[in-house]
Amino acid sequence: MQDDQPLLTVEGLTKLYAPGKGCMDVDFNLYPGEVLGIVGESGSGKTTLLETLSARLQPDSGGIRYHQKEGSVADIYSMSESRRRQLLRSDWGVVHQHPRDGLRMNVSAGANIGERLMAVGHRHYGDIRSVALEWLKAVEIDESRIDDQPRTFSGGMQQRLQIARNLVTSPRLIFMDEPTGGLDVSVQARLLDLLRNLVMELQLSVIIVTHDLAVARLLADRLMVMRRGRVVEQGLTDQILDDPQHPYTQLLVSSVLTP
Ligand SMILES: Nc1ncnc2c1ncn2[C@@H]1O[C@H](COP(=O)(O)OP(=O)(O)OP(=O)(O)O)[C@@H](O)[C@H]1O
Repeated sequence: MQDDQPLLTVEGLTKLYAPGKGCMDVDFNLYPGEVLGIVGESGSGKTTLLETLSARLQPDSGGIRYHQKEGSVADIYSMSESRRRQLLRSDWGVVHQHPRDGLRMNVSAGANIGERLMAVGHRHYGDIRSVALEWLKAVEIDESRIDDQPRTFSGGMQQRLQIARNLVTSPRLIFMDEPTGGLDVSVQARLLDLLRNLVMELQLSVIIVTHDLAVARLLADRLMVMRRGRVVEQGLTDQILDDPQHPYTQLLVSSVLTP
């Protein structure tokens, strides 16, 4: 695939629960290797947009075209339900804010990683275990924890395991909803560092929802600012944060800078 072609093309995407509640008329392109941050206050529609983008919530109108691995472009909501599920299991990944939504807490860490490999056809137990061990190492979890259940892990470890589970199938596109939310500041910093390195190393395309502008600054190439379901401003991260144009973005940025 050529890097000058968008991985995702989003046009007029709308999903509303009530007027102003949800997301409306969202348009953007996401290019290979690009990290797009979605920011905005609580209730502005960030999660609704992310769920609609990642084929988990049917839009009211609009479309999402995805440039598939094999080269063709497909409309996400015109494809079969099983094809969408297959995408979510292999070529896409979803990192939830709460690890319990993205992990199986009562099966081992190794099985959490191995399960996704098996879903894409891997069968050999020894191979699956050795790949799981590699991924535990990659996300800085001691290999001796492979047979332990994630419910015995700290919040930061659970989040790193969730990332490993997603990345093991070499996805091209990852959706993240407040991946560092609810973690202590030092744990957040470590996780952000790991995420940043993995994103660069694996050339991942990422759409990340966050209300934390410091997280957005660190990870995102581009930002989309949402308010009451609409995108009020989008552009390069530095441009948006250093020279916000829309009064709402100005307020959002100044509220972080002013103690
Ligand atoms: N299943 C639902 N049914 C009805 N209304 C909903 C539903 N999910 C979300 N909403 C409403 O849609 C609006 C947008 O919610 P959403 O969760 O997308 O916002 P958000 O920006 O992600 O907020 P937060 O940062 O607090 O998670 C809110 O007013 C919310 O109450």
